[in-house]
Amino acid sequence: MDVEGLKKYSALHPKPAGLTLQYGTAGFRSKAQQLEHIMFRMGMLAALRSRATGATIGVMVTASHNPEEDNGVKLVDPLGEMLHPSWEEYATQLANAEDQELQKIVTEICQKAAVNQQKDASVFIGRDTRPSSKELSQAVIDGISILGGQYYDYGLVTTPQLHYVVCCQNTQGQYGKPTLEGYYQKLSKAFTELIKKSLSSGEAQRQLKIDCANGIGALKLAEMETYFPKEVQIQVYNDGTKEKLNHLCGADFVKVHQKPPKGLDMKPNESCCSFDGDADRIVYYYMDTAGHFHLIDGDKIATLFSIFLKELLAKVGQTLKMAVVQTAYANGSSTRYLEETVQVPVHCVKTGVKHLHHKAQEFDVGIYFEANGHGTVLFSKAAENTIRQLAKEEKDDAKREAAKVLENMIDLINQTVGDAISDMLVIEAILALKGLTVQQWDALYTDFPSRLLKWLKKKVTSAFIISKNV
Ligand SMILES: CC(=O)N[C@H]1[C@@H](OP(=O)(O)O)O[C@H](CO)[C@@H](O)[C@@H]1O
Repeated sequence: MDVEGLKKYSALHPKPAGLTLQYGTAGFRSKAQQLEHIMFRMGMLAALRSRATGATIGVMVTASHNPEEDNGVKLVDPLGEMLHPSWEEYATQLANAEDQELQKIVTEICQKAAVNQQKDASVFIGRDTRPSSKELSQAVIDGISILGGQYYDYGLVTTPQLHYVVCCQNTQGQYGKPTLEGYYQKLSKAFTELIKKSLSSGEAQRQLKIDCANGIGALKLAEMETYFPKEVQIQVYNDGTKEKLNHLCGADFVKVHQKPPKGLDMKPNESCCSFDGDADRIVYYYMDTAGHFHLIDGDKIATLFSIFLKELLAKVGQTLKMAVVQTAYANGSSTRYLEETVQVPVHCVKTGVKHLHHKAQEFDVGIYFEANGHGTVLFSKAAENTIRQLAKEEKDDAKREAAKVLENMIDLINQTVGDAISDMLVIEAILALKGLTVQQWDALYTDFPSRLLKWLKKKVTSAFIISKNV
């Protein structure tokens, strides 16, 4: 370790006296001006993690749905998952060490986590559109460099795009090309294949209004536009040219306030959706002819995916284990509908994508969504291989066609993390293929506030006990 260099650089990114920050659900998050030392140190941690795993690690500078003045950092593990929980403790230790203790803490982490300091380290970096993000990502670069690591700075990307390129890099291209062009090509190819099937059956053009929370999603959708089939028309709102990031708009605002975002003129029955600040969440909504607002959140997205995938799996005739993973914030009506009507097992885990992701990995097809709109579908390697083989070799036409649709779904879903762009394309493809409007999708079941339902259940149960005792 370059001890003198470490002293010099840590003085450039000093830790404010007395400041202690905790690793949160998805990394560190705070006011941007409190984070320079955190970024420097997370650059160092990423280099150590890279040496420990022998793989490329990702560092995303973003505070997602938080106000523009905040910032934060998310670390991406080799296969595009969130940082392994066993390293969260090291992250907190390094983040809160006093400047003069840094060398000692790095040595301790290397000992505890068996990091060979002689090995190469490689880190991919990305950032959102916050004014503070550029400077903070420079601090990440300094942290990587001081420990002798190599880096590639992807600049402005969505969080899921950074997860994608990290996964591509560590799977030697099996997952796709580790470039933004590779991402656009992979998704648009799969989407075009899927949508072609519905368009040839006479389905009308698809139109969608997208609120990009004044964030990175708008830039990336603009880059992707040339890749879209012309039958799909998207209109982008809140592109960040006029207003502040996440201000009165974005997926979190729409979900929490149950109303449309500022700046999106919604006409009755039009299909609309909102991304969050780093484009890893999505919610849909529409207004009925009476002017009432209807939200279609992560619970209903999981339901749509489940119905569609269950039908396809039945058509290909494979006994693949499918399940849905939710958190305690899920609406009870969605859980009941999934279990009783769709007949798919549902599991409940703690909030935070890492918990949902790890549970979903236990199944051949694991669908996970938080009610806030963060989610994706994971296909096990074995399930993916079976499906790809059936799509190529199956003699029965109906089975082969169903396998081909599933194969495109696998390519379209960003299996590393919830991805607003990928989820939006999956939703549009399913609605087109099933000939469903957003209103019909919304009408699958009626939302019933979970807390009210639990309260009612308690009342009924206690009334039953009392009447039995009488
Ligand atoms: C990647 C991740 O873990 N994201 C977390 C995090 O969301 P962001 O969209 O990253 O702000 O905070 C949410 C609220 O606690 C939690 O629901 C979600 O799982």
